Amino acid sequence: MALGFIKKVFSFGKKDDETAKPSEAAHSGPLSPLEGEMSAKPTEGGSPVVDVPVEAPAEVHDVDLSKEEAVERTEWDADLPDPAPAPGISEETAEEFAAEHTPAPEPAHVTDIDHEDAEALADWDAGVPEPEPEAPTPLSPLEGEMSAQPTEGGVPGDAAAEKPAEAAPESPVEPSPPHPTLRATFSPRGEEAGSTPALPKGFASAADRKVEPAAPAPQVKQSWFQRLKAGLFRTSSQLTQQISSLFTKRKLDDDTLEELEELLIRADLGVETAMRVTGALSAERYGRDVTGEDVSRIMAGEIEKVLAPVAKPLELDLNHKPHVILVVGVNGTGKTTTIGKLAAKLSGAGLKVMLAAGDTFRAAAIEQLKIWAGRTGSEFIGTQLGADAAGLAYDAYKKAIEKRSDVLIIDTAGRLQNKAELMAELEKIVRVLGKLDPDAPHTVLQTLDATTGQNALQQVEIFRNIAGVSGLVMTKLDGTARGGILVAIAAKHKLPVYFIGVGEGIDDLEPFEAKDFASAIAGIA
Ligand SMILES: Nc1nc2c(ncn2[C@@H]2O[C@H](COP(=O)(O)OP(=O)(O)OP(=O)(O)O)[C@@H](O)[C@H]2O)c(=O)[nH]1
Repeated sequence: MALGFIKKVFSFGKKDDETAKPSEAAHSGPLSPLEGEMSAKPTEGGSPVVDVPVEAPAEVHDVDLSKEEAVERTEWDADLPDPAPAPGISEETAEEFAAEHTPAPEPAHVTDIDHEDAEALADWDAGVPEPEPEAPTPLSPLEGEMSAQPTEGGVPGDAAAEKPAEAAPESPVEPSPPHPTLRATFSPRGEEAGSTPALPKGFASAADRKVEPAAPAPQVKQSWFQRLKAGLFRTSSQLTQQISSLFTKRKLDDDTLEELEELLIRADLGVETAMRVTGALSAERYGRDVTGEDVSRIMAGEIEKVLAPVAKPLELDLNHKPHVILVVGVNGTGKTTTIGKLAAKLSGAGLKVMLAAGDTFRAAAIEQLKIWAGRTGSEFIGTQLGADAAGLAYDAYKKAIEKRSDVLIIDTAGRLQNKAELMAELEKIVRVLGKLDPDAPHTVLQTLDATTGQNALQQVEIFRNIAGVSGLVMTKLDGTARGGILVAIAAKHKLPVYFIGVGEGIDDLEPFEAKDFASAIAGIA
């Protein structure tokens, strides 16, 4: 078979590293340069935070729709009247948006010890009375904390060991031999026992105060799973608390099974999954004592079985130049933000990305996408507020072909309030894209807001019918008690779930992993 016929598929998501084409390989790997700079984290107030000044997109194209492609456009333009052009987006709008996204000071991580902390610690040490020589006391946890902090590559207690005379109080009693464990910890550089008496844990030498403050502990970046668990904490804690109280000192019988089923349905997991869990639990432990942990373990296993078939990477067929991703979903579900996060991943992997502002209904949506284009080094194409979204999509596609972009991502409006209009608009977008390539759009991605709970199920139903959704991204899984809805959607619609969002920052989007999600929701490690 001729090689030219083999479709080159870029599998985007969990397996992106494995499948990136060779030319991109050099750019693949962590997105750190980009992400590092642009890392945005939610503030306490929950407002988005941007770490860097907004940059201009790689290239910005404002399309004059009336001039371009008159011939092709006449057919489909006739379908919908062009809305009257509304005024353009003012500088103020852009500034307002940027101001909203200005970084707030990041709260200090509890485990971080910076220079001031080290000084405060030293002051505190100074106020601590010297230990009474004749009254050795057992170590308390507090004393443990007050001991010298380990330095990078250093050994706690180094200074104490080097200045034994200052540290060792004169004692009328015979010093007891050091505890073997403490010797192992405090005897630096393999010095012989006895030559440098080490202070036991909980004591500090005065010399400690003179040494340079300990270097700040390296920032502990939470792993993705830790962030996911933290994000789903409300969902999981609510579930596990209810399960534990249900199964306190109770044997598993029909009543408890029924109560459990109701509880799981109330937690948005859906009837099908609830029945799976109770079925599996009953098969394993009917008539026997059951603990909350038993239920959580079985629940995690059953949820994973439901999720595994839908946890798929977003496949990009790079034979298409560009691969067109149409992003649909109800207003506020996170379309624009998700597009920005996806663009960051793709451009970080060396792909040429273009973003098209097809949500021509809201000025802020256009500006927001332009800002994301700037942040991610993507090209941007937009038009006037109120202009025909299908026209913009068509022009964007042509431009992306000319520019040999790898991926074109098109934002859309999601006004469910006027379903007929929305349907007509999305259908028209799909139709005009198909004029340039019958397979386009190659991916139709729907964003779902986890916090909307059961409503999300209906949204999938609607957009599936309107736009032929081929995969999902669930956003706002951070801090919601309704994360279970993803399980119900997976069970009902069986659509691939490519990514999940757990925050507003650029790196708060990760490939969806069934096992991680199931464990996080069941509150198990
Ligand atoms: N906490 C949290 N917020 C998110 C997440 N994704 C998006 N958001 C926020 O949700 C809000 C709406 O996101 P947008 O990206 O504007 O949503 P949209 O669907 O494009 O909305 P429209 O432009 O109105 O159609 C913004 O404040 C985002 O910062 C997420 O995963 N977690």
